[in-house]
Amino acid sequence: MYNILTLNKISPIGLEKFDKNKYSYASEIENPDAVLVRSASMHEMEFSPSLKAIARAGAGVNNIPLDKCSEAGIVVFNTPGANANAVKELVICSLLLSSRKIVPAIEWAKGLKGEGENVAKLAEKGKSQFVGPELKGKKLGVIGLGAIGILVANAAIHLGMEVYGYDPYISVDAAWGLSRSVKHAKTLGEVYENSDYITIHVPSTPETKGMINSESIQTMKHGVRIMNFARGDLVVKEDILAALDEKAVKVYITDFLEDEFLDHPGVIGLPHLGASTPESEDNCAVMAADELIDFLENGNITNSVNLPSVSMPRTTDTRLGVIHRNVPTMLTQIAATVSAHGNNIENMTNKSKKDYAYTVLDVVGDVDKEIIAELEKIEGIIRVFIYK
Ligand SMILES: NC(=O)C1=CN([C@@H]2O[C@H](COP(=O)(O)OP(=O)(O)OC[C@H]3O[C@@H](n4cnc5c(N)ncnc54)[C@H](O)[C@@H]3O)[C@@H](O)[C@H]2O)C=CC1
Ligand SMILES: O=C(O)C(=O)COP(=O)(O)O
Repeated sequence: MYNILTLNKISPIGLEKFDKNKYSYASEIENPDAVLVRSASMHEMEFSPSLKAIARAGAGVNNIPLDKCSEAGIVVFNTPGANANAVKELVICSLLLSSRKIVPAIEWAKGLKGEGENVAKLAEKGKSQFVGPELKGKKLGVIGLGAIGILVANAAIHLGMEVYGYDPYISVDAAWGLSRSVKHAKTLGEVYENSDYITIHVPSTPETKGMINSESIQTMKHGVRIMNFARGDLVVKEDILAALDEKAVKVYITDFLEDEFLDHPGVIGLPHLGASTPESEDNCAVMAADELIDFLENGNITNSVNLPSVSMPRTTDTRLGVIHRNVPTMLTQIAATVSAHGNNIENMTNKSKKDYAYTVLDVVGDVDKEIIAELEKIEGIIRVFIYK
C-alpha cells in the first residue's frame, strides 16, 4: 500500500485516480510515500524518511523547500499549464476592473436601494463619476511568457491591445504558441516605458522577488495599472502603496492580500482566486495524481521541478531508480555495482537537471537489499528506489 498525504483540498476527480487496492489517502496519514499539495507552506514541515515525492497540484512551488527535497531524494512535481486558462480569464477580468471602475460603481449602485422610482434617474445622473478608458489601442506589458503569460498576451491582442512581451528564458514551445503580433521586449525597461497596463506572470525566485519597487515604478508611465496574479512578494508592498498614494500607479490588482491593501482605494484585492475554478482544480489534481502514480509504481518522472524528466517503458520485472549528483563516474559505478551482483542491465536511461541526475535501470533477476545498501554508500548517490 502507498500512503498519500493531502495538505489542501484536492479535487476528488484526481483522488479517484488512486486505486483503492493500492493507495490510501487522507489529510492525516502516517509515513506518507507522497504528498499532494496546493498552496500550503511546507517550509517548516518535517519530512518522514518514507517520503519519496511531492506533487504540487498547480504551478508555483515557492511553498516547497526544493533544496531540502533534492538533498533528501524527494522528487517534486508540479502541473504545468493545468490552471493557466483560469488565471488568464481572471487577468482579462482584472484589466477591465482596473479600467472601468466596475467595483466602485457596483458599490455605489447598491447605495441607491430604497430610492424606488428614482433609481434609474439617479443612476443616469451619477454615472459620470465612473468613466474609465477602453482597453482597445492601449499598451499591455506581459512579464513572463509561460503557460499563463502567453494566454494573456494572445487574448489581449484579440481585445485590440498593443502587447509587449518580456521573457529572457522563454521556452521554444511557448514561443511557438505566442501570437506574432506580440512585440518582443528585449528589456524590462522597454516594458516599463511603454505600458499603460502591466501584468506579471513569473515565478517567485531570488531574481524576481521585489522586481516591482520604487525604482522600477519610477521608470513606468505615470498612472500605470498593475496586475499581480503571480506572487505577492514580487511587488514591494511599501513601494506600491507609496506609488498609489502619489498616483504614479493608478490601480494595483492583486491576488495576494495584505492588511494595508484591504481599505486602500487604489487596490483591488482578491483572495488568491486565480486557479479557483472547477476545471483547473480537476486538471491540476488529475495531472498531479498521474505523475505520482507513474513515479511510485514505475519510477518514471514527468514534470519534476528538481529532477529531470525520465520515462522508460518497463522491460523487466525489476527496476532501480537512482537519484544522484550530476558528477563524473556515477553511471560506471552504478552499472559496476549492479553487474557485480550478477544482474544483467537490460535497459538503462539517464538524464540530468542542474546539479542532480536520475538513472533508471531495468535489470534481470531479483535485486537484493545488499545492492541498494552498496549503491547508497557510493559518494554522490542520494537515494535508490526499487520497483518490482
Ligand atoms: N494566482 C494564482 O492562483 C496562480 C498563480 N500562479 C503563479 O504564476 C506563475 C507563472 O505560472 P505559469 O505561467 O503557469 O508558469 P510557467 O513556468 O509556465 O511560466 C513562467 C515563465 O516565467 C518566465 N520567467 C522566469 N523568470 C523570469 C524573469 N526573471 N523575467 C521574465 N520571465 C521570467 C519563465 O521563462 C517562464 O516562461 C507561477 O509560478 C505562480 O507563482 C500560477 C497559477 C495560479
Ligand atoms: O498554481 C499556482 O501557482 C497557484 O497559485 C494556485 O494556487 P492554489 O492551487 O489555488 O492554492
